[in-house]
Amino acid sequence: MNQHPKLAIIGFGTMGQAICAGLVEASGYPAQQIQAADCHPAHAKVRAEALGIGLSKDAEAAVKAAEVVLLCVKPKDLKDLLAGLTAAGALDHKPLVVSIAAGTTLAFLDAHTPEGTPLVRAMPNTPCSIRKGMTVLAPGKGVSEAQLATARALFEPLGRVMDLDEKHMDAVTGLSASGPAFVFVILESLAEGGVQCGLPRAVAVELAAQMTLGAASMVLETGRHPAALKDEVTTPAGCTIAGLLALEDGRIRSVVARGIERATQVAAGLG
Ligand SMILES: NC(=O)C1=CN([C@@H]2O[C@H](COP(=O)(O)OP(=O)(O)OC[C@H]3O[C@@H](n4cnc5c(N)ncnc54)[C@H](O)[C@@H]3O)[C@@H](O)[C@H]2O)C=CC1
Ligand SMILES: O=C(O)[C@@H]1CCC=N1
Repeated sequence: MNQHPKLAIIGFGTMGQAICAGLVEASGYPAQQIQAADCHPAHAKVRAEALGIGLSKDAEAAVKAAEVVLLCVKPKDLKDLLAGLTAAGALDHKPLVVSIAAGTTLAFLDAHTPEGTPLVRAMPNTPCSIRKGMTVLAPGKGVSEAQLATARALFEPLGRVMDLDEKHMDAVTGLSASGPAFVFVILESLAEGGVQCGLPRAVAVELAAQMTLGAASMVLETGRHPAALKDEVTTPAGCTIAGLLALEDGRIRSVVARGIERATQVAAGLG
């Protein structure tokens, strides 16, 4: 398959647009190779025009013309969508089908597509739109190395990509796909703390965001354990330990970990 296969993005909402923006604006995927379809195309018309991609209501036509189909509809809409595509013979040429739907298993996708359809389950996140994404891939049974490489090549320009067994996908969803929302709330809280202590809000937000970026980058770039990095900040009898103990009084570790656990449990039920 060529480097930029003909791509159909079905469902052009938050994630369809985020992935498309990352591909076109940041990684140079040719816009003319991408056709999006959405049952309510009006709400995304301006975005599609800005990206230079085609957008219509016609998912069947987009899929028939595609080598790779990226399914970006909500889990509840997937069954009817696949039934319609299958009945219309739109998948008969066996394009590579990549689904990002939370909680939707490869077994479900397999049962609702023509026999032998190559399937990959993917779990990206919204930072893909600025090439700082995290995507985890789980290949279906019949998927060749070359087809998995094609799926990987789609997400690699959008950030980091990892292959994992499908059994981990709900936890991945709870952590790295829901996670940006949790971090945005934590960032907001960090900034509120700064505002409470007298910083102008815009300054507090910038300090919180750049600090979070720096701390996360230290973990990724040094490979060191977060606890060791935390210890280096924490001077005996200094201000950091005082702040850490106040956070522990509020059970920060347990609250954050339980948030991931709860999101994982709900993700498992979405399909
Ligand atoms: N929002 C996020 O951060 C993430 C979402 N996901 C998954 O991505 C998928 C999409 O989520 P969002 O983009 O947030 O939802 P969204 O609601 O913003 O977008 C879904 C789009 O699909 C369209 N649609 C529905 N049925 C359709 C059909 N039969 N044919 C064509 N278009 C149809 C809707 O009009 C809508 O524009 C979901 O399955 C979700 O689980 C995965 C990772 C992160
Ligand atoms: O909240 C959701 O269901 C979707 C899936 C992961 C992120 N957003």
